[in-house]
Amino acid sequence: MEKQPRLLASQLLLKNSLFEVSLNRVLLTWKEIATKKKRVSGGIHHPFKVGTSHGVSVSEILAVRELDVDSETKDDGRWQKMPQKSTEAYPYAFTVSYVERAWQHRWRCSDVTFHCLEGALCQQWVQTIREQLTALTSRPKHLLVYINPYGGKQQGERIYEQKVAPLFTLASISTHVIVTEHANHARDHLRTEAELKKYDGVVCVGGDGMFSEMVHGLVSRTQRDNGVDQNSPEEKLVPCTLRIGIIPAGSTDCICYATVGINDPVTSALHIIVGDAQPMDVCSVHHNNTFLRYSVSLLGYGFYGDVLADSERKRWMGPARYDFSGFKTFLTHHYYEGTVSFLPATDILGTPRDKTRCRAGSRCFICQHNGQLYSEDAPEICETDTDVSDSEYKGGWRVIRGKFLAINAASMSCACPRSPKGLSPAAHLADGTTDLILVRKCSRFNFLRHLLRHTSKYDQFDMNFVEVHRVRRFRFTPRYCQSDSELDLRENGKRLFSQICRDHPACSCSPAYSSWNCDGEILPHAAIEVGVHCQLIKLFARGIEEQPVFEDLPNPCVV
Ligand SMILES: Nc1ncnc2c1ncn2[C@@H]1O[C@H](COP(=O)(O)OP(=O)(O)OP(=O)(O)O)[C@@H](O)[C@H]1O
Ligand SMILES: CCCCCCCCCCCCC/C=C/[C@@H](O)[C@H](CO)NC(=O)CCCCC
Ligand SMILES: [Ca+2]
Repeated sequence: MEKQPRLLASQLLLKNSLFEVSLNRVLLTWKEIATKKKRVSGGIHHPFKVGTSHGVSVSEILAVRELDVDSETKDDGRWQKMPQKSTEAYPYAFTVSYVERAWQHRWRCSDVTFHCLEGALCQQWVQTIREQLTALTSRPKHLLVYINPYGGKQQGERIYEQKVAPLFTLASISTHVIVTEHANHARDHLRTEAELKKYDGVVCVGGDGMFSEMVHGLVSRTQRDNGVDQNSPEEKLVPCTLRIGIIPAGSTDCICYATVGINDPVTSALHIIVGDAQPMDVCSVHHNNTFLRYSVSLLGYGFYGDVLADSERKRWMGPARYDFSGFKTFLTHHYYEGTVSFLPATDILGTPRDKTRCRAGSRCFICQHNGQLYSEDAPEICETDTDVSDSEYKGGWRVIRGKFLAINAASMSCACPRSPKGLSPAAHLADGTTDLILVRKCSRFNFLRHLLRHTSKYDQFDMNFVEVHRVRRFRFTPRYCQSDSELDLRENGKRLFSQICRDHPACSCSPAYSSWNCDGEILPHAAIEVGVHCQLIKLFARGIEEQPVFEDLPNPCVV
């Protein structure tokens, strides 16, 4: 690495030991200097250096402040602790707060306090570090925050006030906080009212549902401002400029987990403060040339649709509703007939069966390479025939007809605490593709094996009833057409056993339709068309960091 010129270097006191402290444009380092004499061979004594050198990247310094040393030792006139001899001699001090890496991708705020001999030197350190922080233009200064008080275990407000707001204050970030009063409050405020020019980013405190509100609000606003019609499935959408931060306080927190590596409010707040940026793909979902919704994580028909439909009626159970409904849905073992057509992403790097993972986001080589391809050459949309055999190619599209227990499209890994590797472990956050996973009708036992593999090291795709394709677009048509009256029944929440059972009155077979689970929301139609929009939004995150780099080392990193 190119050697950076030093901005400051001084001998300062830290915990009663003398340190050589140095600052350049990228690093703050400190190394202990021993004052004792050491006997070496030949009877000569000379000072020696002890300890290792510690370093913190300037980009991960959160704040610096001057300390009032006197007030540290006194409280209401009563002495709290006796000042050490050495700190008496160094009466001025400043504290640097920085990011410390803890276990399993967690970040924490750590402090180091340096004592100085002279006030002028102390001020020079504080001022120089502040200048370095001000030069970091990617850091947000003003944020618009939406809190869902009812997400997850209903702890959103407490989490924000106790864990996040103090960190934003420390980093001199000003906030405008809105506690939502109803579902879609945040979405509608963002889409129509919010004065977005005043902010450097928007933050949601809640789960995947709240994040989805932010995406819908911001993406719709951006398209409207740029005169883009969301109802046209072929329209190229305009990327959003404001970044979105997620303070996890939901039931699944899949987006946060898959972009940061953990669902931890303090870690997410620190990623926002340091101004991280992670681009992300967004899928648009249409029915008959009408826009339905956007999706960033899972579009699931069959198993995950049925789990969601059942769990929505059990919101009162909190996050446990998914376990209850998951078990119940597994026992019902319904399959659904239909045709899946998709446009394979043939020109890209990477496959859904890769052993490599999307790591440290914007620096992920696959996302960079495929993102570049996408912006140069948006693929053409070709029409397919409807009369097709079980699997065939039509104008670049592949068509597969069958009976499916689950049809899942994962635009990112969908890693979450329930499944730390996710639905599609090798999926990329920002490569312009989604992984289409088709789970055909099989025995309950085999389906259980497939599900359990999401929680173990074994490959969930290595089973003869499962196939996975990396695609740019796809369509699904259920075998039987949905009439308007059937749609009305669905909307009334009634279970629909339609034509398929009327055709076979003696059987107790599957209902004709499942529902699409679109990032945790039920879609009103089974027949949908989906297209991936590469890197349409940006998050305050950096993707999952490779673990061994920091976690084998003490913190701050030893240089
Ligand atoms: N004030 C509110 N009252 C009722 N519902 C709200 C309110 N604010 C937001 N919502 C809705 O609550 C739903 C669930 O919220 P959220 O995503 O925060 O938690 P969750 O569903 O528990 O978590 P996850 O989505 O991670 O499973 C969202 O779809 C959102 O639209
Ligand atoms: C019998 C043992 C089975 C064990 C199987 C574990 C498999 C877990 C895979 C989890 C995949 C989560 C995908 C994320 C989807 C989110 O967009 C959505 C909104 O939060 N969550 C759900 O729909 C909630 C979906 C919850 C499903 C359980
Ligand atoms: Ca993707």
